[in-house]
Amino acid sequence: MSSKLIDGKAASARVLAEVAADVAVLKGAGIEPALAVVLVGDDPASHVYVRNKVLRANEVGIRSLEYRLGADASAEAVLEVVAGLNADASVNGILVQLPLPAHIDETRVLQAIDPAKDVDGFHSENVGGLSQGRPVLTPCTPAGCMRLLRDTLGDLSGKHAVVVGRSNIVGKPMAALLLAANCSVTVLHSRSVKPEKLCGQADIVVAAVGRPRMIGADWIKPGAVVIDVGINRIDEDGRSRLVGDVDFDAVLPVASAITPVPGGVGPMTIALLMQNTVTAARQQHGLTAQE
Ligand SMILES: Nc1nc(=O)c2c([nH]1)NC[C@@H]1CN(c3ccc(C(=O)N[C@@H](CCC(=O)O)C(=O)O)cc3)C=[N+]21
Repeated sequence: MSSKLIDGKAASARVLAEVAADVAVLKGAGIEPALAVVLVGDDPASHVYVRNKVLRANEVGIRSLEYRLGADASAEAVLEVVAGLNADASVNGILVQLPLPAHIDETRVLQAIDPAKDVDGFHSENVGGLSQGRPVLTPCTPAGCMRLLRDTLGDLSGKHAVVVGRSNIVGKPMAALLLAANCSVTVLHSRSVKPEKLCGQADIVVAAVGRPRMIGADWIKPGAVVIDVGINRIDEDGRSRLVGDVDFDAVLPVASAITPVPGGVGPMTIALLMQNTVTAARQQHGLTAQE
């Protein structure tokens, strides 16, 4: 049964090794890729994520800069940090950790990031480019899911993919990437009628709804490949644990392959962030993928 597990930690280690080799080549050409992470407020989960990003960056030789602002920081203060990073030619990638405190307009901040340094792929210039099939910086979580799917299935052409969830950060870009890979794509959401019936036709299921164990065995066609993006912290049997949007124990016997939580999509998200930072650095120096 364990061969059914899609090991996101191992896959992310492979991506990070490729990135480290690319960084070494860039350093040989006198370029040190740099990633700036902006964290506003004191959400404990965000602090853990940012610390992990900085650790991974340092492991692959990417210089990291951290900017921390208090929970009561004004939108103008955040925009000022972003403007400074846009103007700094030694900074190749900018990531503003989400969610921002409620009083700050997220769209306004994300749109202020130079699209060439937008390693999250959230600026409308990059969102539009993804939908048009232009080679742009692509959101890290969906890009990580695509890498896991290609490692598992190879060519995805003609597969029926169902994406559960329609967020701007996962569901929508995921659907765009699957379409670009020649899948037939269905996107399900809270208003979908009999979603389990539609999902039950899928060769590939990507779950990104943020509801613990919502997707049970009755949603999954035997032999489907299941990618679980959900990271939900729940209290169970008196202790706190992480579970996905998929009922892992129930779906494991039905699927041909499935990602665990933790150890699935999460580590890939960070690995793809490092890859995007190297891509951004190359493009800013006028280099192609081979140089
Ligand atoms: N601008 C922005 N970009 C992001 O990419 C972004 C963000 N904001 N805000 C928060 C979410 C969440 N996110 C995760 C990254 C890695 C893990 C990860 O590595 N998880 C591990 C461990 C989880 C744990 O133990 O807490 C795992 O799933 O195995 C999880 C979640 C990136 N996000």
